[in-house]
Amino acid sequence: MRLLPSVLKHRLAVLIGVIGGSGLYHLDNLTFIKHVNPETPWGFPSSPITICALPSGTRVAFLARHGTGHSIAPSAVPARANIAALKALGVRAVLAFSAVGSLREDIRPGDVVLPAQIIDRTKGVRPASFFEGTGVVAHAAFGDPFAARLVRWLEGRVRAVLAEEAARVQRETGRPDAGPRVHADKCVVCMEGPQFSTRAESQMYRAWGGDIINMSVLPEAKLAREAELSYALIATATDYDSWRPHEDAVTAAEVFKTLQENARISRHVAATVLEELNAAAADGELLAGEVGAMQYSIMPRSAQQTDEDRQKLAYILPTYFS
Ligand SMILES: CSC[C@H]1O[C@H](OP(=O)(O)O)[C@H](O)[C@@H]1O
Ligand SMILES: Nc1ncnc2[nH]cnc12
Repeated sequence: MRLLPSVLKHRLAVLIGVIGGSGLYHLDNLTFIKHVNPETPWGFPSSPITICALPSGTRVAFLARHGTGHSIAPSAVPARANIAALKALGVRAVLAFSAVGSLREDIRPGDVVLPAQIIDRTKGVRPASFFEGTGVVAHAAFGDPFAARLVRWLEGRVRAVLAEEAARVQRETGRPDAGPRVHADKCVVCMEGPQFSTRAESQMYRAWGGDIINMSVLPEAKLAREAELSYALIATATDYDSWRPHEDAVTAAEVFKTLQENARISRHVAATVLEELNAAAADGELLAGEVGAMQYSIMPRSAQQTDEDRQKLAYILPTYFS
């Protein structure tokens, strides 16, 4: 069933979308409203999207990146359908959660990272643009891949939430350096997977300036930019990847050890920031950086667009194509 974007948007009025990664298949303290599963021009999202209400009644949309039963491998995530479906619901800001490996000693498993940069190590097997397969050519600006204002705003809130969490862990353990910490302005390497990196690759990413590594931020972040959505990644470190010479290289079993606790922290962060984020986002300024981002990215000569192309692209960019 293909629902018209405007129909969905008006019916549901959701400003914030949350994408849950490995270990994060639902959010806490929210009232379930309904599931929606829109068929976009790029197919169906990873899983039906859960529309739920915060205690104030504010609605948010939650989507499990790998499906609710974690059945979709990173290279097969239908990222175009995911981002298009969120946009069609009226979402303007996306908080994307991700389990990542750490490439730095001071980013410990359990820590939260808000990256500012990305190094692309995907292998071209993931459809990475909404314009692919159409006669319209567009070059989105991606020098600053995350929504800078949104990330700054989040950093303050996440630091406050995790300071409380760390204080609690320190009281309980008697260790003054225990508990999760927050790192900002870091660089995430996005690799293809599904296998983890070799030790040589892990060392190389460190030499390149990578701080954390995952398999999911691309093409998600690129597609969010093309759809003019404000996108931020909230990464939680699960392991030290494979660069430490005298330690074992990362295994899935090691990742699973920290995944549940990290997901608990991610849910706590979401429960704490979503209400305030919705209010901040509603006034417009916070998300203004991404609105109109594609205006000068579409090559003017591709004005001779087919009706089919226009209809397809109107799903994500109604301002330019409807
Ligand atoms: C489970 S280890 C590798 C897997 O975990 C991360 O997923 P996500 O970003 O969705 O949390 C990483 O990107 C890999 O896909
Ligand atoms: N070491 C790692 N490499 C890639 N993705 C990851 N997700 C969690 N840990 C990872």
